[in-house]
Amino acid sequence: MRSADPTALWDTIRLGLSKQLPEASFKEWIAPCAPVKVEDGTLWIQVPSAAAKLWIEQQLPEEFNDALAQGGLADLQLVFQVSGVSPAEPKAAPRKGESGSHPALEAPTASSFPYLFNRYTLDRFVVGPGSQLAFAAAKAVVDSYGKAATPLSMNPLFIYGGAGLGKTHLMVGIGKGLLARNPRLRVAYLKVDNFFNELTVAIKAKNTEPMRKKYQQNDVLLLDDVQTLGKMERTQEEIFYILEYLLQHGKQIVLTSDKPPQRLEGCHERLITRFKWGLTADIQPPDFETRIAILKKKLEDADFKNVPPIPDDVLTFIAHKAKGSVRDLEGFLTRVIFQASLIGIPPTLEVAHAAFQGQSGEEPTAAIPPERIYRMTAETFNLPFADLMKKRSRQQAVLLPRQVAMYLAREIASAPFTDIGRSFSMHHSTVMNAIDSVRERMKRDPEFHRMVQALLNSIH
Ligand SMILES: Nc1ncnc2c1ncn2[C@@H]1O[C@H](COP(=O)(O)OP(=O)(O)OP(=O)(O)O)[C@@H](O)[C@H]1O
Repeated sequence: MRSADPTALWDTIRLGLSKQLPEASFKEWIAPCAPVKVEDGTLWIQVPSAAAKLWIEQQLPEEFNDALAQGGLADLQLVFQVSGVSPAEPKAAPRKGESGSHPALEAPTASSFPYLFNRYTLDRFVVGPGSQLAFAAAKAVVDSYGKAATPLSMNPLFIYGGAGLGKTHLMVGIGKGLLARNPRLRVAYLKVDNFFNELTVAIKAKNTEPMRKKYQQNDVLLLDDVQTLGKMERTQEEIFYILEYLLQHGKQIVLTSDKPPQRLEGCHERLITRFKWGLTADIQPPDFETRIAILKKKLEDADFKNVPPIPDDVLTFIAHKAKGSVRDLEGFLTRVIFQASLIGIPPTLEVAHAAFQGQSGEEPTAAIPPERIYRMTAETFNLPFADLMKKRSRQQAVLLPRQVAMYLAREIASAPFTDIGRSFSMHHSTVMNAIDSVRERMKRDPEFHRMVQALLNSIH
């Protein structure tokens, strides 16, 4: 039986968090929290400010979920309550199965997800050129589920990409989308690490059969972070049997990983073969426009409703500085809001600069000079630099590299259109058209998208 003592429960969660978070983060965000009460499977936790609540809910959902899972508290719901705000007020306790601000997508069911994953719905996922295929596949899994013509090739759906790019969000979004259509579906979300821990306990008790059965009963299995399977021999074996069974019974499987199946080290070939059976879709970092769209979408969240409007120049600054993971992008936005609220001023560009320094511990990095970008582009396309830059060159072989170079100058160095135009002896409207055509092609042509992204990464 689980303890009903809020302090004991909070201690377990704190312990799990202390193992995952850097000491400074733990001190800043977790130490000031205090347990309040346990009621109907929900632990109420007091946080010192609305901004701290925002930070915890936006930035630490996975850490909390892991801490709960590792403490054997996977079904405990958490509610963060700001000191001085009565618990009965503004949002009622989101109990298991209760929906957040998008009720249509958060079906009440025994399979519902942790409260902290409320935001992970498909309608809140912003699609960009780098995530088009993965998103289309996610939607297709939801739309075609249970239909006679379910494309076999979508099962399993294997989503891979770098850290913080939205793999878990998409995966959970699939689960929620399916549950919204059929609340009776049994959907299990599971991180490989947590499966490993559960299995270790079962092995010690010499009783692994119930666990295997439990997972084989699902209609949909969402398995997160399969790259960690590497050295887990026994876990691989168990997962293999579970997947095999589910696939044979036509159940849907979604997997995420930071690398494609063929690059999973230490994984048995038979498991890799299963992973590759269906569709493999990657997620690449969002481009500048998508980053802006993500920030704007984020600000529509109910959690941000009392936040003062963020000026466009601040959003542009944030989107230029946080180019990799979306988690960092969101973290930066939240930090700007947090710092502004601490000082009690609107979130201006100065606050954003200060937040950036606070976060990175350094001055904003000097922009990469556009000329370096042009040189590297020429090199990649095997062109002499002078040819790339040649005035009014209409040579077909040079057109595309020039367009790519302009796109990268804008994307990486935020170079003004007029400056780029000057470098290539072009009117700035021609530069804008060239950059648009690169963006368009990136959306249409995954190969081209990969090539440009690789070049972008190498310049960074
Ligand atoms: N395209 C997107 N649109 C909206 N939000 C996004 C998008 N991509 C990521 N996010 C948000 O970024 C955060 C990190 O995403 P998520 O946890 O899904 O990343 P991940 O790829 O699973 O990372 P990791 O591999 O580190 O677990 C979440 O808050 C998620 O909602």
